[in-house]
Amino acid sequence: MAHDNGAAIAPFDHERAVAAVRELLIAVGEDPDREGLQKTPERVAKAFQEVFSGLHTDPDEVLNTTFGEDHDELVLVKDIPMYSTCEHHLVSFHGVAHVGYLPGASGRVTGLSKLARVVDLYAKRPQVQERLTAQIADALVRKLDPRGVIVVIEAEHLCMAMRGIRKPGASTTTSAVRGAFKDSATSRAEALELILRR
Ligand SMILES: Nc1nc2c(ncn2[C@@H]2O[C@H](COP(=O)(O)OP(=O)(O)OP(=O)(O)O)[C@@H](O)[C@H]2O)c(=O)[nH]1
Ligand SMILES: [Zn+2]
Repeated sequence: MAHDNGAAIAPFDHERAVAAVRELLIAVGEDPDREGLQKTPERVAKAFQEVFSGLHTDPDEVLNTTFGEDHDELVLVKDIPMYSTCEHHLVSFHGVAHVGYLPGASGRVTGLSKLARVVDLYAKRPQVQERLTAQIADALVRKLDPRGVIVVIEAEHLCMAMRGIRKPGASTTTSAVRGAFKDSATSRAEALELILRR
């Protein structure tokens, strides 16, 4: 597995993460040896391992399950709960992802849960919302050879809510469209109408 820039992704280093969290606690003025914090570096390291587990999962394997259903119309999974981590501040941005595609000429479809798995795996990396949205769309294009893909993510960024500009409730919407959804304004408008309809 490699980063987008080609550099190899190193395995998770638990001991290093524990030591780093302990250092960070000292840096903010805390006493990492007081009772309440003794196990915190261990817990945070484990939480980081989980939250960034998508660095170590191959997206192409997630999408290996396909069925020949001969279905060539829209398949759309809406409101997939999504928790990711802003790579600038390492705090959460979270909301919902909507993932739709038009199967290719072969009519092959993938398991519905696999669409949510792809969202999860890219979300569990240090991210920006735009790249997360595009990576999900591009993984589907790569593996399903679909006529079109549309991904919309609506999220709140805690780095904008709990610190900095402090605008809780502000919501960011990003979309990535590929194939027919990019070429045809009508197809795109129809899909967006279904996605955004409450
Ligand atoms: N485009 C984009 N920006 C993001 C995302 N997550 C966080 N940001 C922004 O990244 C920017 C980082 O700006 P900097 O000026 O380098 O950092 P900062 O001083 O902490 O910025 P403030 O958040 O404005 O206090 C901020 O404007 C964040 O709102 C994201 O997913 N997409
Ligand atoms: Zn941020």
